[in-house]
Amino acid sequence: MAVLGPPPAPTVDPSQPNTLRWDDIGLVLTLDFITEEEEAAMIQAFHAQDVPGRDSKSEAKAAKRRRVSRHFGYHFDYTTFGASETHFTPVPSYITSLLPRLPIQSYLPDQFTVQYYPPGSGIPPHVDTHSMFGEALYSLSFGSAVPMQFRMSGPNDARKMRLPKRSLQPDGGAAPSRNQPGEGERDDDHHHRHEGKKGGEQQQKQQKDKEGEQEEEEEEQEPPAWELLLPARSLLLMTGPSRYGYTHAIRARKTDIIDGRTVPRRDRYSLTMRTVRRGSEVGCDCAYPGVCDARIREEMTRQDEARERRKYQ
Ligand SMILES: O=C(O)CCC(=O)C(=O)O
Ligand SMILES: [Fe+2]
Repeated sequence: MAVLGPPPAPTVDPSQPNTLRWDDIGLVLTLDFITEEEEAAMIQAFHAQDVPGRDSKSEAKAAKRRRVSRHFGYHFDYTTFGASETHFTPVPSYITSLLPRLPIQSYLPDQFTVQYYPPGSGIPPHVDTHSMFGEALYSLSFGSAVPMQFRMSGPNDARKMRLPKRSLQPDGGAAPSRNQPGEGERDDDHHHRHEGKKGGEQQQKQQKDKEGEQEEEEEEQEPPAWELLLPARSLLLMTGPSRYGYTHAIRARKTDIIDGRTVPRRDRYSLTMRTVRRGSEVGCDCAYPGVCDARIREEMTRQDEARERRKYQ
């Protein structure tokens, strides 16, 4: 595990004291982006949507201290990535009313996920898919504050994103195939690339054993992670390096150290907002090919083609 360093100092324009900027990595945190009333309404709306059948399921999930996600707007069926079907769920007004306030107005999000994090839960380090969503990624925190970990991606992240994964192909794909870019490893949500879990974990371990010393060398090269406290009602905007080159994560912990004090985790919610890329917009030419799903897909295609050519030689 990489060492945890202090967060870099933000720039604050005195005329906008609620806006903390890390311009070199394209990160912006806006404090008090929503009011306490809006926050209360969003929490209420989240729970008002609990329908009996689903309720017991989410309760069971919560009992396991798992995140619960709800999608609004356009979302994909990532199980058939590439020929994915787009679904639309009407977007509630407590979400659409926020759009005119977003710092970037030239394009607006059309894909929204409300997530509930029971105390102690988190989200593994990941880079949100590059090719399927526009540059700006937003996360509005509500309910309570939580520290988010950021780390410049390194060779380990690139390797993990190329690990063979159990196939989700319609034919049943008996042979393990690589994870399709953009296909997450979470059951409830498929927008991310995570460090190995489930089927991947075992393969990851085997590969680790195989790689032995090389692995240790890479671990040592890992850039330091740092934590940024996301206060309730704050809006995080990731663009540029923080969006394309960094992993972000929330450690699963019962308590956090905030300003030197041990603070128990409480219910936390987030609203992530993304813009779905369509048609010719799908793709990416970022400066971080190691963790870019578009580049990984190209690599896979090239490898397949080379394999095909060898077959007929
Ligand atoms: O909960 C958050 O603030 C972030 C969630 C996240 O990173 C994601 O869903 O991709
Ligand atoms: Fe994310």
